Amino acid sequence: MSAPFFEADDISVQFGGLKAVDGVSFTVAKGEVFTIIGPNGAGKTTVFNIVSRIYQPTSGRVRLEGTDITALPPHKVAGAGIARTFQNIELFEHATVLQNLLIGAHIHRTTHPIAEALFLPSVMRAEVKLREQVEEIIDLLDLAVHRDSMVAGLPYGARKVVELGRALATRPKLLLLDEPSSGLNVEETEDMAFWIQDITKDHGITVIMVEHDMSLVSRVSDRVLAMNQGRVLATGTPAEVQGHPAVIEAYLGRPAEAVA
Ligand SMILES: Nc1ncnc2c1ncn2[C@@H]1O[C@H](COP(=O)(O)OP(=O)(O)OP(=O)(O)O)[C@@H](O)[C@H]1O
Repeated sequence: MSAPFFEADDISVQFGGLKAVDGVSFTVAKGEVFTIIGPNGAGKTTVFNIVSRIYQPTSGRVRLEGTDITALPPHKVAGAGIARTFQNIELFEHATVLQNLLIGAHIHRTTHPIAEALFLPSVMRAEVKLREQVEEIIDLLDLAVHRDSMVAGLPYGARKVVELGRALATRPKLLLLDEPSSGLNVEETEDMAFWIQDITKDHGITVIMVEHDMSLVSRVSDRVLAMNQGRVLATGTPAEVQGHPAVIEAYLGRPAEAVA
């Protein structure tokens, strides 16, 4: 049997006396949108930070395409094919949209530094290719109107799309989206839902996301994992998880029967 595309195997994280994540296991198939939900403090961000290698688990393993990445240092994450966006957008504010995307794309630069200093034809060809890839992302995300604008002057919704574009420019296999709809209006959230589906279905990128907006979760997720107090409550389709008694109880603070 082949290894799952992504696997978290019995991961735990302890902060002092607090078990923020307690024996969480899940697998994600290639091309899936896999969403982690749960009330505040459930441990979602901590799991996310383990997957993106910001935190080291106290115990357990994480694997990408069968390779153990538990000890992968953060600076090697992009090279391994993992990209992420942040709840609080992180971009180069005083650079243009195009420059931000090109910075993302440059992690795959293969030319030698001496060739770059001399700007040899091989460097020119590599730059043209990167520029073409970035222009494709600008088209995909409707960013042409902002191409030469400074990020600092853009409205919040546009900056959120630029951050998605910069993550895509690194050509990830696995894209981690931290609350992609937070701060977006209804129309921008609709666009985000469309792009998440497009990225996975047409471009074959696997997505793991943390999200609170349940209508977006239901619309784009293939599977959902619900957490509370550091543990897995349920995993399944969006409808299965939303209807699960333990999930209803975790959100409402009382048993599901008492809600009717
Ligand atoms: N760096 C840290 N040091 C100490 N405690 C932490 C740290 N990060 C998270 N925690 C604690 O771990 C628990 C889980 O937090 P986490 O941020 O993962 O939850 P969450 O489900 O993402 O919540 P939210 O929806 O509010 O972002 C919380 O009790 C939190 O206070």
